[in-house]
Amino acid sequence: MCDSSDTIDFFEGAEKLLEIWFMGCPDDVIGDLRKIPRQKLENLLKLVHCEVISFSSNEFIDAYVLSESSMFVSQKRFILKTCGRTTPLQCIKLLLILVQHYSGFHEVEKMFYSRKNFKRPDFQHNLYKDFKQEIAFLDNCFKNGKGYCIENENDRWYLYFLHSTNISDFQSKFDGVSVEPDQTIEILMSDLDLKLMDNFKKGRFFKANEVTKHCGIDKILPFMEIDDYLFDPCGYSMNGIHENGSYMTIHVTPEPKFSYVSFETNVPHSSYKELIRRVAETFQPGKFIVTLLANKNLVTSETPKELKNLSVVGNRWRQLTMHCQSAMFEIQEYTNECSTIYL
Ligand SMILES: C[S@@+](CC[C@H](N)C(=O)[O-])C[C@H]1O[C@@H](n2cnc3c(N)ncnc32)[C@H](O)[C@@H]1O
Repeated sequence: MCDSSDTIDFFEGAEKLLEIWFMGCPDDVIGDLRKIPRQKLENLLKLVHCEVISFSSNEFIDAYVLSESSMFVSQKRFILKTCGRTTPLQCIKLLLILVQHYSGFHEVEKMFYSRKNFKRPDFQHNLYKDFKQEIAFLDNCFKNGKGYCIENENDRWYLYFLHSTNISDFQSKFDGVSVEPDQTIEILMSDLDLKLMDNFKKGRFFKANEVTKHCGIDKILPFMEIDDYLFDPCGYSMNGIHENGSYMTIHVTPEPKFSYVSFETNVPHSSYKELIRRVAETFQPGKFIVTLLANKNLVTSETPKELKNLSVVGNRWRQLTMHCQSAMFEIQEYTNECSTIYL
């Protein structure tokens, strides 16, 4: 796909991100999503139109690099992040059946589905051409979910979320926020530096770990155990996992006409500005969106203020922000503090 000379040669880098937390297992059972057999997960991914290409794991988390981005399975949390023309919502019903059958959990505690606006919605399968349809689909699976859209100039970020749903009857029980700290930061970058993107095409390097080192990806969160993959003829994906159960993931679509890079981690930070600076310096985006989704136990209450004032981070950052249009959104304590309620 690296030759992007006509419209058929297009790849939608922007991912659809599905995250579901489960709970509610009997006292004599230890609930664990990793009890779902690998073959069942692979069957599930067929519904999404992607497959596993690499795997890493530790005591706390199983990390899969997929043909289209990543999947993470830990004890209570399932994350599926897929790009291209994938269809992640199509796997929800089977996922809930597998969870009920194998894991010991019987309730959905939290669920989030989000994505950026697509460059080419017309290339997506019908359900994903318009977020209203995704909302309608999710409303059919869960009760008391809500869709949101946050807009900034030409960029839009869509989010759907709910709390605490019983799997068997899809009855929702709104029970406030989780006590476990939980935060996910995503940095979604486009219009990337062309020279830098050349590193993510086979030719200059042939091994993913050479790209990881050369571009300084291993320095972004240096304690992560990295599983990286270089696509042929171009494209790069990596998952990083740490013994404390945290993860990071980066995906690169280097084609000049539709370059896109995404970064995501759930590593708690007392300040995110240094991390955002490192990511922006590594990938030199012309434009990016930062989203931080955190419950009320977020390690720092300063973060939203920090995100609004990124230009104070330092010289290099000032230089970057001059060329970047950054849109930062905060949704704290699972309240409805988004700027636009979609429906
Ligand atoms: C690495 S994947 C991940 C995309 C990701 N969501 C992102 O942030 O860009 C996409 C990149 O790999 C390339 N690629 C090559 N072979 C591919 C394959 N079999 N499936 C998906 N992408 C492939 C695409 O052209 C694109 O540049």
